[in-house]
Amino acid sequence: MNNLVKIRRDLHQIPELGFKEFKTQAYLLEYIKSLPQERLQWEIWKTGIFVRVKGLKGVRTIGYRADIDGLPIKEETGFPYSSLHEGRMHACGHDFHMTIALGVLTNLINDPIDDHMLFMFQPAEEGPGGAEEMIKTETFAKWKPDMIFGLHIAPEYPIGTVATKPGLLFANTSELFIDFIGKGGHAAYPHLTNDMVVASCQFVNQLQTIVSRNINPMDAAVVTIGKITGGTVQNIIAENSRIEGTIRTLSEESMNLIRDRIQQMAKGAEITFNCQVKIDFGASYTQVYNTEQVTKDFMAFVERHSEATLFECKEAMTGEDFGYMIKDIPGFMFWLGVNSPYGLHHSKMNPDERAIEFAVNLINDYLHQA
Ligand SMILES: CC(=O)N[C@@H](CCC[C@H](N)C(=O)O)C(=O)O
Repeated sequence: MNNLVKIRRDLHQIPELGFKEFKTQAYLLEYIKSLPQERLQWEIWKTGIFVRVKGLKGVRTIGYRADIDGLPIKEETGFPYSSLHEGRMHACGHDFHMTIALGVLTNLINDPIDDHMLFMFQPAEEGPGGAEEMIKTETFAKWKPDMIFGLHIAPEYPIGTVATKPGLLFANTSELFIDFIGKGGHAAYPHLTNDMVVASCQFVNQLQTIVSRNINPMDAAVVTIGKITGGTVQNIIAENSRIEGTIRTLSEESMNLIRDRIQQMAKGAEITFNCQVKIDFGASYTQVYNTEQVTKDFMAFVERHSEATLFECKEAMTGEDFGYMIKDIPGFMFWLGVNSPYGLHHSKMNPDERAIEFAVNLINDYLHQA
């Protein structure tokens, strides 16, 4: 097993939720401190880390972002290096993202480029979001990159595939939490209660009409409810229920339209079920919009690369707070093929570890020719 695979497996065993990545941060720091320090400067930010590698000339600074948090999923891969944290899993590949960043960082120390590099090990990508805050820090301002890039693993593509496009790559997102507060009571006396299980079930169904009936069919949007909770026991009518989900759109206008419709529907549900409905839109991320020229240059590089296969993909409804990093600074994100039969956010996701070495070499070549 090579060292990067060992690192990936170590990180895979300690997934932590957003802004709770204490062991992950400690692991990354220990590795960073073990490297020759002459070219290195690093500063911690919350549970994340900034690492600067001084270049030979240092005219420009190139930023590279790796997200570091895991998901609240119980791992079911059965691997000997499965998560040691019950109910937590690196099911979105952030263990790969971190390992690849460490691999590139290590190579740059041994074989520096002219430009400075700023590595950002960013917490809380899955929620509530770390990127927007991280780029408002003094450290970021001090070491500000002239361009930033990052990758996300893609289970659906074979090893060696790099998929991206100029312009819109990932959607706008908004979390969605809705609480229903009614009047509980005995299961045999429904007429004396306001049943919040019925109210929330009807609401979940009603939400499905937003995309099918309110959004222009030529546009695209998603409203997903991923969790529903309510009630206490089978023979008590529920006084409270809660639905949790996410909204995805390709434009701010559609996002505003969906939020407005949800608020209107909530007013309707309050009248229909004689209850209170409280909406919290949680954290929202701006879209990932790849800067035209740097993305085209990167795509041309990939096309020339003997080991890589370029695929110009369509935009996806996934979200990424990386979008904030390239809102005002040129940059891009790309998908890295990892060939897993199970997709992102699945308890059996099993990315092929050969993608780590491929990505490190690819990025290394890109940086040396950029
Ligand atoms: C790449 C990826 O899977 N990102 C997440 C980002 C989630 C943001 C937020 N918690 C939300 O659900 O809106 C995704 O689910 O796309």
